[in-house]
Amino acid sequence: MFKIPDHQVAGHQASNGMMGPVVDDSGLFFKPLQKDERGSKEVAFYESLASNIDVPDKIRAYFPTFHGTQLIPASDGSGLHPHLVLQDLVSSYKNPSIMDIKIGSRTWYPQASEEYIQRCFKKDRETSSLALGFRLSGLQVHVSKEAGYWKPDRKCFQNSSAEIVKNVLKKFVSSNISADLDAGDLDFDCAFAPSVYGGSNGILAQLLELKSWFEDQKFYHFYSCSVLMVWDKEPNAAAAIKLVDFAHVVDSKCAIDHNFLGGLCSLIKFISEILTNPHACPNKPCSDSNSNCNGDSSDR
Ligand SMILES: Nc1ncnc2c1ncn2[C@@H]1O[C@H](COP(=O)(O)OP(=O)(O)OP(=O)(O)O)[C@@H](O)[C@H]1O
Ligand SMILES: O=P(O)(O)O[C@@H]1[C@H](O)[C@H](O)[C@@H](OP(=O)(O)O)[C@H](OP(=O)(O)O)[C@H]1O
Repeated sequence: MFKIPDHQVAGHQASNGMMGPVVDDSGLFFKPLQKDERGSKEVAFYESLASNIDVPDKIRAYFPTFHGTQLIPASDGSGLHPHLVLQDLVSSYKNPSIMDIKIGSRTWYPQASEEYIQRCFKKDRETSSLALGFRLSGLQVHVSKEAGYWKPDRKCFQNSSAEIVKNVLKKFVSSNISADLDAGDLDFDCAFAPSVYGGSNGILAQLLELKSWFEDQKFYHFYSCSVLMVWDKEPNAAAAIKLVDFAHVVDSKCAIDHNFLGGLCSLIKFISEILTNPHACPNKPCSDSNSNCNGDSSDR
């Protein structure tokens, strides 16, 4: 009944005896409550959101539907464990291309321990978070039925320059791609950019709608939260953005979430530039020769 998700691109994953999310065949995603306060904080956030009548429905739709918590067998075989029961955001897609983008130049929350802050701060500095206001946390791009997915090592792009980040965002919506990043000299055609990023219901329009809420909302500050972008070449499969990972959401203390808003604006600028001028930026292969950026292209 429960199985390891076919399409998880970041975060803690169920493998090698580690506990991770599982899905069922009815469209539910079960995320194990994480250690320390993380799990209870994420539950508290979903409960707060569910009872917050001031969050407009159109904004609520950017969050996975929450169905409470449930004790189910943990994926690592350790027995029953409480899980968040969430809408599976990708179950309606046949061959989803997915990108998890961790938003904010700063991923640590104010009340965190000094040790945690230092760890996050180091990672924010070493990745693109500090410079760009977001980092690519994980991704997969459907190449073709035969080639499967391009799913690069998720550590590979986290410290990327603006140029490489833009290139990955272009590859995400291109038809002339291979599963091999070394084909990076190729000028990605961005063939799907108008239908995926553009249009009145496309990803840019959704990001702008979310941004307008963040310009006002003073309920929550979202640290270390991700925007998940999903699309599929199948007809009638709408491109969507969703928010995931609320283990570090804190009370706003009546202040705008400038950290999240700034990251969102930066991502919006990247996507807008690709739409306006898809061939403006020179393509560069991953510059880190120590990284395995080729990913695996298996159809999982
Ligand atoms: N509701 C969902 N439906 C489908 N897939 C999901 C859902 N929530 C999360 N995922 C998948 O799981 C990944 C990790 O999710 P999430 O960030 O919530 O996990 P995490 O273990 O808390 O991450 P981190 O290690 O960054 O704290 C996402 O990138 C996405 O691929
Ligand atoms: O804040 P927490 O609960 O400690 O969780 C970590 C946090 O979400 C980091 O942002 C994440 O790094 P990424 O940006 O690389 O996803 C890291 O993954 P890691 O353990 O794989 O480094 C998580 O363990």
